Amino acid sequence: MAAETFEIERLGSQGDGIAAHAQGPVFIPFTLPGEKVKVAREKSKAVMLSLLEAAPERIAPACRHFGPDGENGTCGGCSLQHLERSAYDAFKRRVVIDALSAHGIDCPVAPLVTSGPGERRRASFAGRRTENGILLGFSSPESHHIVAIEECPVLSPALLARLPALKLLAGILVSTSDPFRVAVMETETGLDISFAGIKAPSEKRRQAATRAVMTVKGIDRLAIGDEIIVEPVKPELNLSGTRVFPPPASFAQATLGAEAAMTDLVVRHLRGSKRVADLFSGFGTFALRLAAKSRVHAVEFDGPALTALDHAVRNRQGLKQVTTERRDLFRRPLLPRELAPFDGVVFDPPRAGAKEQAEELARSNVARIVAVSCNPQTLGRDLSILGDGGYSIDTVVPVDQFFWSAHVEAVACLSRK
Ligand SMILES: C[S@@+](CC[C@H](N)C(=O)[O-])C[C@H]1O[C@@H](n2cnc3c(N)ncnc32)[C@H](O)[C@@H]1O
Repeated sequence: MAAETFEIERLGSQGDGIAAHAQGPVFIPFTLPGEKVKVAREKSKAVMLSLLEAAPERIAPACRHFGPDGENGTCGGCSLQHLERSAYDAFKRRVVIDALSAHGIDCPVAPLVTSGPGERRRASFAGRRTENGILLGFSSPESHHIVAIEECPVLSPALLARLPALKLLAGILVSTSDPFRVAVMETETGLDISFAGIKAPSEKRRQAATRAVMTVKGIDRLAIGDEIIVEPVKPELNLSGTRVFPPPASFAQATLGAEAAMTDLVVRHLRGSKRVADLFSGFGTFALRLAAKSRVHAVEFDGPALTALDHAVRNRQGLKQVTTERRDLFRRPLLPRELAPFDGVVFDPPRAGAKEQAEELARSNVARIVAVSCNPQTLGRDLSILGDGGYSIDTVVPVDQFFWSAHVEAVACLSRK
């Protein structure tokens, strides 16, 4: 592959620099608009070999694993550590604006709700047993290579401090060289750890892992999939005064700051609603806050998450009625006649968005809707469906909770015209 020189024109939505080429745009990770770079290219993808001219917005990365010269390989966790803060914040907001405008939506987009280093309370690591022991870290972009992590400035101090303990537990539980994953969440009480993709361990390995958990401070629970191996403390989250005991490997918003900002937007927009449907509710991040003032019906596919929500409601005084329903909202969205009793709806689907549910909401009479999204592209599609059904967008707020990645979330508040 011959080296070629390119000038970067703009940043793409995945955070790669984009350069023009006769055969179509070329995507060059870790580059910035205005920079001249020497690259090795294969079709539309290229790897930077050297930086010939740097942009004024370029800064030194915070982490030794970042970028093409990263220690142990290129870590796939971060893509934008080399961009100074104000340009970084503007980029994230722009991703949301561009995704909406690709669907013909031109509406007010608020400033980015920002996050920063050390705030991530939840992470999913990649791992593998090798001849030299356990590799634990993040995968390289578009590759199976695992970059062993010695540091990670985005993780919360509690998560970071337990990396050696995670390696120790992996060393005990993992007996093959197959890749595995380990999801970790920092709760109010300690870490909740859940391995996935590993062979069922022998009794001896389970007992050794149990002993290890009991001797390391700060670990609440160890699970493999949804099977609890040991749980010295029931992991607990505090949702504005309501205690929730999440099941293993639960979804929770990745930073507390983003959770507070999103919750505040949802509660404020739906204030005054008598009955609210919380669709894709998980264990009740929004439902439990909304229930301070409104009756709430929480709908979700994950049964254990709904059980946790139910328990939380039963152990808390002073909430309005909360009902739950286990349902696949892709296959069986709530229909207009089922939506009729609600004057407010919040929906917070996975990355695929909620096309089927948006189509039914578009035919409903629900007065106010909040769409929470982790994918601006599918959000654009869902908002355009709601717009065609007669909803107007009051505001869209972009939210950054995956700091230094290209990932951005958004909360859109809508009202029936
Ligand atoms: C982005 S999370 C949001 C959870 C919750 N709103 C929160 O903030 O904690 C998406 C939720 O959708 C649920 N989900 C995924 N597919 C679903 C489906 N087909 N039907 C209903 N819920 C689904 C997941 O289990 C998960 O709880």
